Amino acid sequence: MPSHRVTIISARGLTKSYGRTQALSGVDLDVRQGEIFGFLGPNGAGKTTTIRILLDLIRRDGGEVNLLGHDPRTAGSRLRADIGYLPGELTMGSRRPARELLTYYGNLRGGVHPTRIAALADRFKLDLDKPVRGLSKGNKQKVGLVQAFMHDPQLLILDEPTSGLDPLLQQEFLAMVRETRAEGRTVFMSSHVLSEVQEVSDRAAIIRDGRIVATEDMDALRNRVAREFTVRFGAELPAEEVERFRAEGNVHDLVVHGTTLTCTMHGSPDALVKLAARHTVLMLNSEEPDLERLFFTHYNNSGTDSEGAERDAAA
Ligand SMILES: Nc1ncnc2c1ncn2[C@@H]1O[C@H](COP(=O)(O)OP(=O)(O)OP(=O)(O)O)[C@@H](O)[C@H]1O
Repeated sequence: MPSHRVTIISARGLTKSYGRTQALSGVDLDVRQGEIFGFLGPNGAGKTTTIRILLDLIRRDGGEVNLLGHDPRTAGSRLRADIGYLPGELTMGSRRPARELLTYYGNLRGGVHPTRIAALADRFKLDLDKPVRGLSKGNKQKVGLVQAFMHDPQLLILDEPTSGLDPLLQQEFLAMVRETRAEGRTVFMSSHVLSEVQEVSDRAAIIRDGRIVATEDMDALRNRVAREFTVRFGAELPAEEVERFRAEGNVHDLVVHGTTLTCTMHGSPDALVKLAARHTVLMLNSEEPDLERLFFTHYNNSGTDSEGAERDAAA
C-alpha cells in the first residue's frame, strides 16, 4: 500500500488513566485512506479506551488526535457525520422498532433513505419491525452495524464488530467492510480475534497493556503466526514418511503418536497437505494461536518497541 496516502487517523502519545489504572501509556496510530486497519489486543489492553478518545467520547490525559483532518475535541458534529461508529457495548433500551430508531439516527446525520436502511437490514437478516429492547444480543449488534454503515461515512470505527454474529453474518460483515474499502473509504476495527482481522485487514496495530507493541502489514503477521496442525491417518506412517514431514522447512515441533501427527507451521500449509495426501487422511485440523500466545512467542522480547517490530517484520 502506498505510504503517500492521506492519513485519516493520527494519534500521538495518547495517555489515559482511570484512577490508579493506567489504561493507555502513549499510543501512536496512523491509519491511511482506503485501508482496513485492524486494532488487535487481548481483553483490557486499551482498545475501547483508545477508540473513545479518538471520538472524543472520553477525554485524553495527554497526546494528540487528528481524525479526517480535525481534532475531534473541537470539530463537533460536522465530523461525526463523516464517521460511522459501532460502540463495543451497545445499550439499546428503546421500545421503538428498529426501523424507527434507525430513521431517527439517520435524521441526525442529515437523513438516510428508507430503502438504504431496508437493504442493510436485509443483508444482516434484521427484522426492522421488532422493538429494539427485546432483541437478542446478536440482533442488537446488527442494529448497531446498520447505523454505523447506513450514511456511507468516510471513516468507520468499529469496536468488536462481529461480537454476537453467527459465522455467516460475520462473513457478510467482512464483505461489507471490503466493499467499503473498494469505494476508497476507511475502516478501523478492533478485535481480540486474530483470524477475522487477518482475513480482512491490510494492516494491524497490536496493543498490549496500553502500548502499541507492533504495527504490521497483515502478510508479515501471517508469516509470523505459527498454526498448529493435527492430521489423523488411516494407518501408522512408515518412519521414512515421517522424515519427509520433518524435512519440510516450515514444519516444526513434529510429534507422531500412533496414527496422529501434530506439528506447527509458519506460512502456507501447502507442503503439509501435499505430503499428507499421499496417505489416507481421516481428519485434518488447524488451529490458530490465540493472541496471548502470539504475544508471548513473538512480541515478548521486542517489548514496547513498535518500530523494532516493524523492522523485524520487514526483514
Ligand atoms: N470506566 C473505567 N473505569 C476504570 N477502569 C477502566 C474503565 N474503562 C476501562 N478501564 C480499565 O482500563 C483498561 C483498558 O480497558 P479497555 O476497555 O480500553 O480495554 P479493551 O482492550 O477494550 O478490552 P476488552 O477487549 O475487554 O473490551 C483496563 O484495565 C480496564 O479495566
